[in-house]
Order: sequence, then structure tokens, then C-alpha cells
Amino acid sequence: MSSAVPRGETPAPPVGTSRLTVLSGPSGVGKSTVVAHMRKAHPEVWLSVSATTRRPRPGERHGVQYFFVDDEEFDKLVANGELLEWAEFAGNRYGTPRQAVLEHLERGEPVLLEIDLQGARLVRESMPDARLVFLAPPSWEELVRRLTGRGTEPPEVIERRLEAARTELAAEAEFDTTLVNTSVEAVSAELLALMRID
Ligand SMILES: Nc1ncnc2c1ncn2[C@@H]1O[C@H](COP(=O)(O)OP(=O)(O)OP(=O)(O)O)[C@@H](O)[C@H]1O
Ligand SMILES: Nc1nc2c(ncn2[C@@H]2O[C@H](COP(=O)(O)O)[C@@H](O)[C@H]2O)c(=O)[nH]1
Repeated sequence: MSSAVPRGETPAPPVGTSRLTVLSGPSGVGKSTVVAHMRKAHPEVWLSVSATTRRPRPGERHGVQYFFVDDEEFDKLVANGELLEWAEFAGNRYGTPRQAVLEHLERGEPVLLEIDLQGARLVRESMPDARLVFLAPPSWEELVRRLTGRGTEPPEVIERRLEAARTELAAEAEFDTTLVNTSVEAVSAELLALMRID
């Protein structure tokens, strides 16, 4: 799949990583929606803010949903080893800032990464204690409905994301757990239970 080629990884950190949870799943399945719902009730769950070369969507703010950077800045983050993992997804690059993740893990806080399949694979290699959770749609048709209905991407980008989704759905067995996002409330509770948060 041309839009989803693993690109980058840096060495394993020395801290305990058992409080690290990685949430992946196809674009539009509802990862951000579930995480936002969960964090409303449990703000103690620390969510990593990724860097991306994607343009902000209406309402997205630098430092909140993402650190929006240009190609040159992203190159520097990679060159300086500042990313725990990074990948190209549907024409843009995305990466997890390393330092903040390690600091929160060192404090023993629950840490959540919301990243794509390639990133999840890289985290599994560098931090094998991390818990990998796959968020699946109730059906392919519902995934298409959600991604299209969100209205944030033009048709050609939706096509690229759906192409990536086929690969991601085929990789579900690589994850420790699958949660099916039929209900945001139910799946948020399941995720909290997996993270052992009351
Ligand atoms: N359980 C659900 N039932 C119905 N609609 C849902 C559900 N969960 C999320 N949605 C809707 O699906 C759309 C996509 O959700 P969201 O943006 O959270 O997906 P995502 O997995 O974070 O996508 P991406 O990977 O592209 O960032 C949104 O319009 C959201 O409101
Ligand atoms: N490998 C990584 N993937 C990431 C990261 N941050 C987000 N993502 C994933 O990218 C796609 C597209 O996101 P969108 O906001 O443009 O819809 C989605 O699967 C995200 O989970 C990251 O740091 N690394």
C-alpha cells in the first residue's frame, strides 16, 4: 500500500512502559471521539499530542489536536531523534514526540497514544510492554459512512484512507485486544477497564 509505508523508529527507552496504551484502527472508526469521551471523565489519562505535516482542519489548534509543522520542521524532529515513532499516512507524516511520553511514563501516569498501524508496530518493537488496542468498526459500510460523514476530507483523500483501512483491518490479529466501536460510551468504558482505570 503506497500510502502507509513504515518510515521511522528510534531506540527503546529505559523506563517502565506497562502503563502505555496504543489505540489504533482505521481512519474514521472513532478513535478521537472515544478518547475525548473517555478523557472528559478521566482527565488523568495523558494523551500524547503528535506532530504532523497535515494541514489543520477547521477548529483544530496547534498544540491541542496536533503540533502542525511543515516538512522541514518534521525532518528536523526526525533527524534530532525527537520522535518515538513516525510514519507516513495518506500523504502526510505523523510522529509521537518522545520526551513527553517518557516523562509521563516516568511519573507512573497512564499514557495513551492514538496512532496508525505502522506506528503501533514500531512501538511494539521499541516498547514491548505497551498494550496495543485495535478499534474496529461494526462493519465496513459503517466505517465508510463515518469517514465520509465527518466531512473533513475530499473524496480522493477518503479513498486513500479507505485503502489504508483495508490493510489496517487485516492486521487486527497483531493487537492484544480488539474493541468494536458500536457505542462510544461502551467502548470508552472498555478502554478504561483495559487501562485499569476505575
Ligand atoms: N460509535 C459511534 N457511532 C456513530 N458515529 C461515531 C461513533 N464513533 C465515532 N463516530 C463518528 O465517526 C466520525 C469519525 O470519528 P473520529 O474522527 O473520532 O475517527 P478517528 O478514528 O479518530 O479518525 P482519524 O483516524 O481519521 O483521525 C465522527 O464523525 C464521529 O462523530
Ligand atoms: N504513526 C502515527 N500515526 C499517527 C500519529 N498521530 C496520528 N496518527 C494517525 O494518523 C491517522 C490520520 O490522522 P488524522 O488526524 O489526519 O485523521 C490516524 O490513524 C491517526 O491515528 C502519530 O504520531 N504517529
